[in-house]
Amino acid sequence: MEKTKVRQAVPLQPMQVHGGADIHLQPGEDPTPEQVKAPEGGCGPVGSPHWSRLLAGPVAPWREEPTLEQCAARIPEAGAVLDLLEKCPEHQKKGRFPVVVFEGLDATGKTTVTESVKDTLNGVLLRSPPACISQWRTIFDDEPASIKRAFYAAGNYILASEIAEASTQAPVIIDRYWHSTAAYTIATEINGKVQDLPPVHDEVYQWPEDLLKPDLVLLLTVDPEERAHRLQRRGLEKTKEEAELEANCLFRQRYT
Ligand SMILES: Nc1ncnc2c1ncn2[C@@H]1O[C@H](COP(=O)(O)OP(=O)(O)OP(=O)(O)O)[C@@H](O)[C@H]1O
Ligand SMILES: Nc1ccn([C@@H]2O[C@H](COP(=O)(O)O)[C@@H](O)[C@H]2O)c(=O)n1
Repeated sequence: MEKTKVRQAVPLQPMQVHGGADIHLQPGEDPTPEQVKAPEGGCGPVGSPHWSRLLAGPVAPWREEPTLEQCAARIPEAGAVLDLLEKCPEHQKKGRFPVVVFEGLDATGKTTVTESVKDTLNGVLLRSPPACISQWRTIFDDEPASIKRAFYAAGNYILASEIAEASTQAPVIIDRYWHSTAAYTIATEINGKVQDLPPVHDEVYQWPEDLLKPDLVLLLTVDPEERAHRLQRRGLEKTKEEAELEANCLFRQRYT
């Protein structure tokens, strides 16, 4: 068996999954720093999102991309996700049992490790996106980035209500959570160099205040060559992100 490295992950929140102030720009025109800055009361590019705000706007407001709500007429599953989200109580509270998240790139061993830890601890294993919406992933994966990210972000909030309930009964082990959504969003949405990432203390890296927090987050990493072999052995079609990762080593630096 290959060695899988584990290190504690830094909590993250996505760059701009929620909406900002209305900004009207000509095609191709870039927003000024003032336009991008969070307005009073939050809701800017790096504001602290409540889920309704989080899902109310596009990744980059100046691009005028549709939201989950706006695309519900075209994609009935978007309406179904929002209905499920509506039913989840706000500000979920954790039970008395620990909640442990495993994060990592594809094929780093999350499924293998989480199943083993669940068995060892007699725990409950949950995944993001949760089972109740995961059958719709292929639909949203083919949509523009803002809709895709809104789907995964909503999934995390629906998952939070499952975690709240399960953690009253047993330890909860989770395969991906907010960190994945945030990291993939940052990695794919921020263009430019690694040194252009928001600075280390930026609000963008804070956990969303209204999302249930896990007790521990562990990031699994494996040697890139070994990971490539595992992906090859698995023989599944590469995800868009994996293709980008292969083509651009900056992507991996941004993700991790
Ligand atoms: N420690 C290990 N040594 C060797 N092979 C491993 C190890 N852990 C997992 N694998 C193998 O690597 C492949 C990927 O593992 P796994 O499905 O657990 O990863 P994952 O992180 O859940 O992937 P994904 O996110 O893409 O679903 C599987 O074929 C698995 O058998
Ligand atoms: N919380 C999450 C979970 C997943 N994603 C997206 O799914 C892809 C990975 O899914 P696996 O089934 O292979 O684990 C990942 O590339 C993300 O696009 C997410 O954004 N947020």
